[in-house]
Amino acid sequence: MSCKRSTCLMKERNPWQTPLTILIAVVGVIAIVALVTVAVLQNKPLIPKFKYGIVLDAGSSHTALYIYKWPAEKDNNTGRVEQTRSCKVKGPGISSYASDPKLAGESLLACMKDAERLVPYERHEETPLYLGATAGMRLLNMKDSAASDKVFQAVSATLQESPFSFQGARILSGPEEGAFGWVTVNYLDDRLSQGLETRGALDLGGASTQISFISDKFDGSESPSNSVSFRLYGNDYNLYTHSFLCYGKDQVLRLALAHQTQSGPGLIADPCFHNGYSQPKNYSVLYDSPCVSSRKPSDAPATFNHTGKGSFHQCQEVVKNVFDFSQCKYNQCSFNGIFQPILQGSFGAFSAYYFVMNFLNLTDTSVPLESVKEALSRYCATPWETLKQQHPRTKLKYLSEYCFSGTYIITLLTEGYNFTSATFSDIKFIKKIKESDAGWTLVIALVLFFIFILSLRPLWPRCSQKPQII
Ligand SMILES: Nc1ccn([C@@H]2O[C@H](COP(=O)(O)OP(=O)(O)OP(=O)(O)O)[C@@H](O)[C@H]2O)c(=O)n1
Ligand SMILES: [Ca+2]
Repeated sequence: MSCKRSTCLMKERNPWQTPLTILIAVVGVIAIVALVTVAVLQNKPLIPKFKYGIVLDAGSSHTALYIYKWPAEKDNNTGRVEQTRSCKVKGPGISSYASDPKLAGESLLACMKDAERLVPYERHEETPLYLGATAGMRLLNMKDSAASDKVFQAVSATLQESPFSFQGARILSGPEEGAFGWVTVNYLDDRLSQGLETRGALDLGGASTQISFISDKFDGSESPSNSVSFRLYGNDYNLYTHSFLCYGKDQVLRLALAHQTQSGPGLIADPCFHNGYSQPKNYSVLYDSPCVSSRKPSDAPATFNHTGKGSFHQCQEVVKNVFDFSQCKYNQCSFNGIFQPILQGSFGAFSAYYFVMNFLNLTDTSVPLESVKEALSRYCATPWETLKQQHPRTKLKYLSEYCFSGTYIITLLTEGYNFTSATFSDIKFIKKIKESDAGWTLVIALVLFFIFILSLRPLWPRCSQKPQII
């Protein structure tokens, strides 16, 4: 080569400085920085976006666990509480474990394990957990308060051992159950936050039933025990509510059977059950409830054969007997001398109202009431064998009782509460609103956990003794 050394150096290209290698180096550095960033972030626990609360609904027929969530950053006021999951506890309600209370606690374990999986681990310790019991435990408490205390001790011991923050377990009063069901329905429909006209709530359980609605004519003075006042989102509400203990559908079935077994017969032909249905039943089991125990015929045999004759009209006559319309000291009553203002507005009917009417395909209330009764009449007249073939997967106990339950629902609504052919369409049979089940549990989440419906606190007096929720 004939060039000077300096010129040669300039012209010779450094192999490490080609555009390609520079590009590779830059990309490499970016990749390393990205990897380090990801590694650092992964070591940091991610803060879950939601907070959680768990409420157990210990009903007379079964217990269900509901998990609620709300945005963590809107903890104090405006965030929306919604149901994220639910779990149905296997077996009967906790009041059925009176003779072996330990089993009441154990029955909750599977759903509690589910809850541990479903609530993010980082939130376990701070997630409040509450158990509210309804009419089954009210009845057990009336019958044997020591047994009811033991059931509460057993379920509390199980819940205390969970990783969640156990807040307590107790029986809800009838007015609480009614009012909380009403708040849930109207909260989920956004009627409260927007100050819209509210919707009444009809809840039918196994052992009690609740009716709650706002009436312009009701200020509470005529029957203070049916009045619940509170302020929500700047609006004052004076709610009419009544809970009829013993008028859930399982207890009313006992009342109807008690009516038909007054003379202690060995056989009854029950119009509320299907033709061809026949089951031996035990007198002491039937009358083992404070709702009927005083009526047990003294000279009854041990068992009776419960057979069906499938007649809606005769069944309605039997069911009417469970209501007492003979006395009312107010301007107007529903039944059993209980004050009820004139019905007003639309109503959401949930729990067993929905289970039964949904099974019977009768949730469409735009269908005239007379047609609903005709459909029910055809259903009740279906022979038991045909019905079993048509519904091979339905639990036989449920299947055998839908004629009775449908008849009770129609009779309660029309004869009991005074819905008419004209107002029947004001009722909507509902299970869920948005993703949350209709029922009283959501309000426990609001009152206990969410700290913003302070005006409902007076309804929940014992809560004020708990420092963590004031
Ligand atoms: N698919 C279903 C599920 C339940 N049921 C009936 O519905 C009633 C239970 O309704 P629910 O609202 O769950 O009552 P509980 O909450 O257990 O009772 P309560 O509120 O009176 O304590 C029971 O009679 C049960 O047999 C039904 O007919 N069909
Ligand atoms: Ca219930």
